[in-house]
Order: sequence, then structure tokens, then C-alpha cells
Amino acid sequence: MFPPSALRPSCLCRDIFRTRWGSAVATLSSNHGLGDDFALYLNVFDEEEQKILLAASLRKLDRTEDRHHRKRRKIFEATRAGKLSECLDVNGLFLPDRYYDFQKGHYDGVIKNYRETHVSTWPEDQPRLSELLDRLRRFHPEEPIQYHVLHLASDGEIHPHVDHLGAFGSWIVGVSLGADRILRLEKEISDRTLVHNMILPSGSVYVQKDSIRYEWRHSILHSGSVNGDEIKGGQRLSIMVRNRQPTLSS
Ligand SMILES: O=C(O)CCC(=O)C(=O)O
Ligand SMILES: [Fe+2]
Repeated sequence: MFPPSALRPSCLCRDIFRTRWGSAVATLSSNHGLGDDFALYLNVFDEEEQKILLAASLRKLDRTEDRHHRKRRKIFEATRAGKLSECLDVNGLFLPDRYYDFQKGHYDGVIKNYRETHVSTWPEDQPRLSELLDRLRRFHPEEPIQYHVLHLASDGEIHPHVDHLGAFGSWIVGVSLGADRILRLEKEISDRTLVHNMILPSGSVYVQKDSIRYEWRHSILHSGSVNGDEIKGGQRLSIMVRNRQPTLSS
């Protein structure tokens, strides 16, 4: 059981989330007036845990790149002072942008300056990783899932979209690691657009399902401000968990 005492509740905390989506997994920070189909949980993973998740995700991504980039990174890592494991701050695990082979644009133009990969198996040499993935599982129903790791460059961003309707089911869970970025949810009603902006701090988890997943577009902004807090880009990696679209049986 995830001990509530391990959480550092934000001033927005008001409840413990107890639904079929998980029991007492974390403090519900806010649903931003979006009803039960959206929730953002702060401080689900502490700094040490964020580093474990981020290091494992970066390793999966690094393996997808060509020898040239891998070699350049190895030389840089060998010459930089201190070991990665000694970085105090989770952001210290990212190398400068030029050491990654970020893609300029997604095939449909939605994502800009990013690397991504699907993850079917996680590294097994990090003993705490499975405990953290177990914690993440409490945020969604037990169903066949797919992990997707998405690394945005410092100037990367994701334009408004609805996730692929044919490929994925009715919920999406996202872990944010690294730089704070803004999640924007928007929806057209008659002649106006409803917009919700919120900051996704490192170590937080958000859940969008049903009406929010299908009727609202989501985007990750490069910069902006929310309630006076300025966001100015920076590398961010998300671990996205999705359920597969059930195949239609005849
Ligand atoms: O990184 C995120 O939090 C969202 C990613 C996303 O929207 C996507 O991969 O479709
Ligand atoms: Fe998406």
C-alpha cells in the first residue's frame, strides 16, 4: 500500500482518490473543475523515485538511437564531473539537447522536437523500478496496457489533439518527469472554446478518461503562465500508459 504519509500534499489537496481507478493511491490535488473524468495528483513520486523512472526511460530511448549519438553521449558522460546517479535534481539526468537525436516533427505534425518509444519490457537491474510501476498501476483499471515514453526537447511541444481513437481505449494516464510544463485541455462549445491550463510538476500523475479523453483536446505547451507561475520550456519526459482499444468481436 502506498503510504499517504510519504506524500507532500499541496495546498490544493482535498481528498484521497478512492474509486475503481485505485484505492488511496495518492492525494487528489485538483480536478480543475473538470468533473470525475480528469485528475491530477502531485508528489506521487519523490525526487529519488523520479530519477529511477527517468533513468530507466532514458535508457530505453537511448537504445533506439544510432551508434553515432550513443557514442557522443558516452564520451560526454565519461568526461563530465560526477556520476549521473549522484545528480541531486531529476533535471540533472538530462544531457544537453544536442546529445539527443530529437525528431523535428511527428508524422501528423502534432509533436515537435521529441524522441519517443513504446516500452514493452523495463530494465530489470533496478530493484525499485517494479515497485514504482506497481504504484502507477493503481491509477488505472487492470487491463492490457501499453507504455509509451515521450521525451520533449527544451523547445519541444505537443499541439492540441485527441489520442488515436482506433488504437487506444477510454483512459490515459501520464507521469511527468523533468521540467514543469503546462497541460492545456480545450473543448469547443457552440461559439466559444473552454480552456483549462495546469502545470504538471515532476513526479505528478494525471488521468484523463471518458468525456475528457474523447471530447477535449490536450496539448503540452512550451511556455506560458498559470496563476502567475511562469513556465519556460525545458526537457520533459512523460511515461504514458494507455489501454488498448478492445477489438470488436463478431
Ligand atoms: O506528454 C504528455 O503528457 C502527453 C503526451 C501525449 O499527448 C501523447 O503522447 O499523445
Ligand atoms: Fe495525447
